Amino acid sequence: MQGLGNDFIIIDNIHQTFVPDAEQIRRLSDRHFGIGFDQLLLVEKAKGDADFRYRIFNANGEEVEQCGNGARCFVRFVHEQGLTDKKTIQVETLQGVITPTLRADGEISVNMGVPRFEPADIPFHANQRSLTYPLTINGKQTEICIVSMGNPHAVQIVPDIEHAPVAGEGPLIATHPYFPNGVNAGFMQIVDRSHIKLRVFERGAGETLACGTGACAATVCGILLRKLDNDVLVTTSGGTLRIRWQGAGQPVWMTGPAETVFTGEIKL
Ligand SMILES: N[C@@H](CCC[C@H](N)C(=O)O)C(=O)O
Repeated sequence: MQGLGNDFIIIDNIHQTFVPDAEQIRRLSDRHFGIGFDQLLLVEKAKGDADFRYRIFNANGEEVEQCGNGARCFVRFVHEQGLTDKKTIQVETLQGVITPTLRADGEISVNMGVPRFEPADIPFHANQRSLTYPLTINGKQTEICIVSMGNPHAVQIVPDIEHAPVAGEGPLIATHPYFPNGVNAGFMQIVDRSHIKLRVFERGAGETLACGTGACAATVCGILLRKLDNDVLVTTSGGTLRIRWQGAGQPVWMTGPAETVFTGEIKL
């Protein structure tokens, strides 16, 4: 499946149990010798009161807390596979329950939860909370804004998205020692108060065509920095997402498409 070109394989673990190990995930994610994907998603029975449990693994085999584009694909999948007919579903993730809704127009809106900013929430090495933090990359100081959308994000503002140093700085930020669990590195160009352009070097996957939680994090940063209004169009290399955030203590809403590309069987 794909959501704005951020691509996934999704495994139905309601009717079977297949939890690939890290080595199998890396092999399957290979775009030449495997199927190729940015993340692998498992659809499982909920442990608590929610409708389903949603597990997310990066292409490098590591399990992570949250995935925005994956959440929309998850909804499309459980409907197409006849696993539910509920329009709004409760989905357990490693970082709590998210609530996606399949809309009448076919797009999917997801309540992505309340963003968190304390350095310990990311986690990020800093003694106290600030709006931005200096980070030295390649001997050059960059100002980053940090946000947890369940998963960690470091966002910086760039003048021109085409020439943003995603390939050069992205891997260095993603593995910077100040982020003990790694981080997703976002590069945001502010077009106007309701429109940004965004590229994300994702932890465990590299630059993807779009990152849903990255779009939420960048929008939240822009609003906190008073550069954006509450409703923002986020243009990524794979298409556009709509993000809404009403401010501190409120959840972030993400709306966009999700599409099945093909279905198949894995023989190991
Ligand atoms: N593509 C995703 C995020 C997937 C997880 C991320 N790489 C991480 O390690 O936190 C999205 O759409 O949010």
